[in-house]
Amino acid sequence: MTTTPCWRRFQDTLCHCPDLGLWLDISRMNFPDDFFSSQEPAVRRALAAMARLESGIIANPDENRMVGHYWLRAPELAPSPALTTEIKETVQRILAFTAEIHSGKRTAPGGRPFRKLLVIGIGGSALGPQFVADALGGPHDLLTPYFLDNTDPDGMDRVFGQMGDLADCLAIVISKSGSTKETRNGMLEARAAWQRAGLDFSRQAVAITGTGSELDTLAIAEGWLERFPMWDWVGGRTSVTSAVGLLPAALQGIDISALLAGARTADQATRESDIRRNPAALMALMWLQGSSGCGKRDLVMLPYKDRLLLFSRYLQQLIMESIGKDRDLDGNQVAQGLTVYGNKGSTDQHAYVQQLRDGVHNFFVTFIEVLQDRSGASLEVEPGVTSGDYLFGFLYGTRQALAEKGRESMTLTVERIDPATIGALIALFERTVGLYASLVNINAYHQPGVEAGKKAAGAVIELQKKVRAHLADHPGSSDPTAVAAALGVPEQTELVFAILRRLAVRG
Ligand SMILES: O=P(O)(O)OC[C@H]1O[C@H](O)[C@H](O)[C@@H](O)[C@@H]1O
Repeated sequence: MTTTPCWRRFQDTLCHCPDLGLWLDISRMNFPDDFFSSQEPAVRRALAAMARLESGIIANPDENRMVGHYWLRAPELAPSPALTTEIKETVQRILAFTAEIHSGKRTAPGGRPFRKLLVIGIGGSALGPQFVADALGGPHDLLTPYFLDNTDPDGMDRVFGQMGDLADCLAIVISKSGSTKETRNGMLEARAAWQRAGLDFSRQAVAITGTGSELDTLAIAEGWLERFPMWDWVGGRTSVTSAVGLLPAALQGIDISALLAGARTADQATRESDIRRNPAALMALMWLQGSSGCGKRDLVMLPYKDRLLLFSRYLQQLIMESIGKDRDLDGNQVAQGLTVYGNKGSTDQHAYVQQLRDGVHNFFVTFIEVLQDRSGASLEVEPGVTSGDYLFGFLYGTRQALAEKGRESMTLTVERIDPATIGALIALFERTVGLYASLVNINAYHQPGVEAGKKAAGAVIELQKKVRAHLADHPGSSDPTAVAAALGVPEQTELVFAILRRLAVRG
């Protein structure tokens, strides 16, 4: 297999989707000549499983749930008229609410128009909105977005510091479950910040959450401005085309109808039964090839576009939370996964690309090329050469340099970054994850490992409460062995040490 493929191989394998303005070049992946024919039955099964999922079967068996994110941009495909109506009505409500905010029909208390947006959420309730905001935002944003996506007090203080005046800020608290502690803490900290400023948080707050959740109950009790639904058949990591992503984007001034249309077109393109014309099926096959179907090699995302910086972060959750599973659908222990990392080119060229070319060969790359450099004319940094030409040169140069050393890569090319393209990229990778999960026979739609960490964290907080109570009764006790013994948890001595050390530093 040659690593610098000829024009013929490029032409034979190139997937062009004119409706999306998207090309997928897989010619630099080292799949053998009979790869497609040997994998065809498996891909057919994966496409059939996807069609069943889209028809509304219980596609997430562990949680006994349907998986319906594709209906969000094609409501007519939802399995019941009631769902179709609910999806459509939610988009209409988002557009109507946004219009009222933008027009000043709804103002902050005191009649000031809203100018800022604080999104409080984590995981799937933050990564999608952050990616969309960064990819499509700019100086003309109608509301400037800020995010609280952690329970780090200093991180929150920094955001409040950047925001300044809260009187013109609309807060959106997003949590599907409505009980995620980091988000609850962010909301409580925001409410306290509002209070310090003499403002009433509930007059400026909106909730996006499941009906009847803790957050929903609170928003009703306090009379928040609005509540938008988060349905159990939409997973957090595939929720960006639900109210989770649409409301913040619309408020920022992003054309969410175009974003939904892009996703819808990509969904149509990735239902294609001819594998060679289906970019999601091809990418799933390349993940199989690149990682040997068991996460043997990592997926390095290299978008040559600053606006796509957060794409790899977004994909980390989408792919790793979906694919990283202990067991397959038959209950066999498989320890599956596909590690994703990357930032942007050519910046990464000056960081870790050295290792990619010369070091351990444990990855394959997805380059993303954006044909349009910027909206206006470009300066010539050298006669006849622009900064964008250099970006293009570095992409193709790096790809060539990697290929010369036998490093595999794919290249996704899109015409421009706009709402439709971002919607299309989101949908393309969602479908790729679903198809790949079928190919390796795992449930892509649950996350049992995350729950384990949350439970363990709860136990840490409980132990800290006991240590503090013990210290209140026994001031001056600082020996972790003695404290752990007194609390009857000698096996937790190391954790008691960590708690004592932290309390000591905090004074
Ligand atoms: O939206 P929430 O219910 O607050 O959940 C936020 C996040 O929580 C967990 O970490 C899950 O593993 C994620 O998939 C989810 O996106």
